[in-house]
Amino acid sequence: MADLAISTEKLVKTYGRNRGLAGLDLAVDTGEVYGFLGPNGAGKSTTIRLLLDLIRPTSGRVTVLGADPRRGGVALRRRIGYLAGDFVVDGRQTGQELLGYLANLRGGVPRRRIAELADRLDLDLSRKIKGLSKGNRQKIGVVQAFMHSPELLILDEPTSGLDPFLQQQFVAMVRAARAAGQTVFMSSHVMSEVQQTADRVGIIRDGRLLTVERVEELRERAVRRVEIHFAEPVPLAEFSALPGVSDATVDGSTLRCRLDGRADALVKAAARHTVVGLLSEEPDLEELFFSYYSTGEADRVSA
Ligand SMILES: Nc1ncnc2c1ncn2[C@@H]1O[C@H](COP(=O)(O)OP(=O)(O)OP(=O)(O)O)[C@@H](O)[C@H]1O
Repeated sequence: MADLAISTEKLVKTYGRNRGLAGLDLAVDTGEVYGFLGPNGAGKSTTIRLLLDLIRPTSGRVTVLGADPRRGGVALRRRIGYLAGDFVVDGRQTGQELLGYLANLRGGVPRRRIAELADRLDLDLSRKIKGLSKGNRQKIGVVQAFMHSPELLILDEPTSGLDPFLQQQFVAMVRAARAAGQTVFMSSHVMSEVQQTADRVGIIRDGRLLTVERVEELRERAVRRVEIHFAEPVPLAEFSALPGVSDATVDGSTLRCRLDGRADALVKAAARHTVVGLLSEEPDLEELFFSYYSTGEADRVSA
């Protein structure tokens, strides 16, 4: 279907007696950023390798950009930007040489575009790759995935090895790709990495998709700590019983509480007084998924 960038049906991959995927049904919409989350060994890399035809399924169907990856060849590959979890390259080349070579394979990329991306990530392209740190090699991997502005970006743990500043640059690049109408499929084992960019997240465990959620809805459901500073002391009773509010305390003119779900009732109650300042933590969605993750750990330990 044209509105799906990626779809898999009953996808199974076994490695001898090991099960990589146990019947995966995936549907990634064109133009969305999809976070593919799961603990180590869940099957994320196996899925990504199947999407790129780097390995072949035991059974089931894969469709990427409307084509079967087995038959799509170079034409399909050019429409995709791929960053492998273990991005390995010939270290004798400089970054510029490698990226120039890969750009040709993809039908040409303006030099300016490569330079812009390298600048953004603070990457020196004149150095030989073998002399670069792990983080700098990862940057080359990020540049080669993004440089030809592909319709679809498939990124396996893209920010592993990048420092916080570069992670923010990466977040901005993903947002720009989305704004340009590109689709991004990105694996990770940490929620905080994808919650800043993803429209939806799919959780995989033991080779199966457990759930798919909209990040916006997760955010609404998540618990966060809120602190409101008023011009005058406020009565606790006006806040403590509001929907979603718990653990409310008033200390002089400061209200502190936990907020579960929508902020609407709290904001409307606060607006009856003069609000001087308001602090609300970005909810950490990791907590919401901890149950899925921890069950996975328990299964493996008892297996
Ligand atoms: N080449 C292989 N031979 C045998 N088993 C494999 C092979 N590759 C993966 N597996 C098994 O398949 C399962 C899924 O592995 P996969 O690498 O896809 O997980 P992952 O979610 O990417 O994990 P990680 O976050 O650790 O990279 C694991 O149980 C793994 O041991």
